[in-house]
Amino acid sequence: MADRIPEPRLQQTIAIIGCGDVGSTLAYTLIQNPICSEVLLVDPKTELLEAQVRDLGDATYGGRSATRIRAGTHKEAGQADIVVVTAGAKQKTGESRISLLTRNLHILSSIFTDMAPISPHTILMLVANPVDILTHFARKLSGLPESQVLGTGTSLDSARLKGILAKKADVAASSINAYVLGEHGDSQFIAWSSATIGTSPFSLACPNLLSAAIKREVSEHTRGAAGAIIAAKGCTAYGIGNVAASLCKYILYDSRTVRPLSFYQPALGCCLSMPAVIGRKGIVRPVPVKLDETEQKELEDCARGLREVIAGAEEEISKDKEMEETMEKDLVGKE
Ligand SMILES: NC(=O)C1=CN([C@@H]2O[C@H](COP(=O)(O)OP(=O)(O)OC[C@H]3O[C@@H](n4cnc5c(N)ncnc54)[C@H](O)[C@@H]3O)[C@@H](O)[C@H]2O)C=CC1
Ligand SMILES: CC(=O)C(=O)O
Repeated sequence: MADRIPEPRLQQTIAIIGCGDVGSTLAYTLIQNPICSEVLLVDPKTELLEAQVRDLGDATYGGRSATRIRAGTHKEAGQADIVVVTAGAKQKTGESRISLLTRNLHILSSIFTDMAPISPHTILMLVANPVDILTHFARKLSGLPESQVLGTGTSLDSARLKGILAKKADVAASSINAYVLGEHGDSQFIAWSSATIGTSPFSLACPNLLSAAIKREVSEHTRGAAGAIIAAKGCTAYGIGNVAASLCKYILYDSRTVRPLSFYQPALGCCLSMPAVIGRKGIVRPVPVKLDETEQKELEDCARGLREVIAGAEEEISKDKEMEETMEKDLVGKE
């Protein structure tokens, strides 16, 4: 097959904050399927950053990719068309995503200080965990319009769901339409009542998959996927790399694709995943989904849990501020 260089979008930059396992895998995916002219990597570990840029750069010189890759600063990243935040601690075996909150909220806050002033046109995509809570705080920290701040949310969980359902129903994953909704975390739930194979509801196309035992097995598989992969290899990277790269493409191409994404839900008072149309301006509009009684309760329980975590984090932030102010006053008093 002739080496064709796919045309990247003219002069569009995707900045990736954090070039560890997830950031570098996303960068590699963007090089392999060029959609932008430049990928900018930012990481305070300068040796790692330079090495990632060199290694990824080597993957672009064979003539197959027209996307340039370079190291940049947070300030430069703040002017990119899309900023993807992968910076932060990751779970160790047995740890929950929520346990990363304090560490990753500090990192997130410092990233916005370093990026300021952020371009008013930037689309901000959160990947670092706990992604729904970080998306919630990123809205405030970035000052960007609500529609321009989104988290990858349950897009990855939904891909995992399609994978297991495809095997069980013996059809291609692309023929399954089913979403995991709510938190990218333990309180996530599957919207079984709206799942289809082609255009046929599961109750018609494969009623056997709706038995309590299968539903339990599938939801345990989907909820437990990250933990199982992390226990064996220390991280997950390919799945999220592909998900985040696809979302970048939907944004730059203004493709108006429907995905389950984490964004602010006014009726629930937090960010969590619900279906939305995604395009050049970020979240173009939410897509209403009909939930049955059980799913509606799962959604409300999930939102309540997230709101509690947000309230706890806000309390910590205000205590930290009070302590800082007291220390400043003490210092002034001693001068
Ligand atoms: N939302 C999702 O579906 C997924 C989320 N994740 C999350 O993504 C995050 C990253 O995971 P990995 O790449 O495996 O971790 P990693 O430890 O390999 O890389 C994180 C990188 O962030 C960098 N970093 C720290 N502070 C920074 C700052 N202020 N600015 C720029 N970079 C900074 C670190 O130096 C490090 O290189 C974790 O929170 C993980 O839980 C991982 C997989 C899927
Ligand atoms: C780590 C993580 O959040 C995931 O793979 O789902």
